Amino acid sequence: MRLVVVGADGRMGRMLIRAVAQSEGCTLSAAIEREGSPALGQDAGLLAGLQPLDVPVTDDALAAFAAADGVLDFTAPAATVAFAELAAQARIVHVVGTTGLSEDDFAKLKAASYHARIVQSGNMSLGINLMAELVRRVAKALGDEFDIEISEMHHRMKVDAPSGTALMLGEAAAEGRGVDLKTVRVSTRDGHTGARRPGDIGFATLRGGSVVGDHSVIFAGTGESLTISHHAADRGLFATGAVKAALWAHPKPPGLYTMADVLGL
Ligand SMILES: NC(=O)C1=CN([C@@H]2O[C@H](COP(=O)(O)OP(=O)(O)OC[C@H]3O[C@@H](n4cnc5c(N)ncnc54)[C@H](OP(=O)(O)O)[C@@H]3O)[C@@H](O)[C@H]2O)C=CC1
Ligand SMILES: O=C(O)C1=N[C@H](C(=O)O)C[C@H](O)C1
Repeated sequence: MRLVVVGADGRMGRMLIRAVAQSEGCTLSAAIEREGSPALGQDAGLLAGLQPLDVPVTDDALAAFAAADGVLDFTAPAATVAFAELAAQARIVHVVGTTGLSEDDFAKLKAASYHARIVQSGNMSLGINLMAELVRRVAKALGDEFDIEISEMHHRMKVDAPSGTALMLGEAAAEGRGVDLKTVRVSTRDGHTGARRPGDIGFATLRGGSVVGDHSVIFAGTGESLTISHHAADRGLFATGAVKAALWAHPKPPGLYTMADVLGL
């Protein structure tokens, strides 16, 4: 499978180049960065700390997509929406790891998925996708007398909050309870907030250092609490998951898929 990595010079972009180069069944056909990026012209392998791959970084996404079977995209929301339109035109696989997507962005991905095979997930790891399943089941079993709070910590450079993973876990909890997350989501608390509203799902965001990604879902009852946690030690695991998603989606019909589909959960 010929794969394009967009956002090639990013933290995840460099991991994705390594994952593609080290995975069987795929090759790196292009590496894309935005116009004016200092990475343009550099060899993608060297950029990722590998031997040269003879793939210079370019800003010509249209030509790259036309000559590829799939694209791995961990960039930014506006870029991802534009790449989804190009992936639809080229009828290829689009693996979307980008977080911070708005409802409008999701609607555009849905539209693109009539022609592209899109796999979108706020987290490409096996552990988090399993955790989401557990959270859904625990939320259903425990009911409203247990308050649900979700905490996450990431590195100091992260630009969106709550994390895509925290929102995914929140969606799973809300689904388990049979409610719409939008109606119970509390993402900020400051000052005299009053008592906690029964049924709310709260989010707490921490940022600092080089933390790759820590998530906990706390079910706090009276006299007891249950916490489900995940710790990501290396962002290479997200890249490996993205390559797995691309290979899985290659023979599938156009559609919008999740990592749970890929993992058969
Ligand atoms: N789903 C998952 O499992 C995971 C998701 N993520 C998500 O992936 C995204 C990227 O994270 P991270 O790698 O840390 O961020 P970085 O900022 O390090 O990387 C993003 C890269 O995308 C580039 N980019 C932005 N817009 C364009 C464009 N229009 N064309 C080409 N390149 C573009 C950026 O270039 P420039 O710097 O010039 O803007 C940058 O090189 C985030 O949304 C993050 O939350 C991260 C890890 C795991
Ligand atoms: O920006 C990151 O780094 C990460 N982003 C994803 C998120 O928003 O959940 C996944 C992972 O936790 C790392």
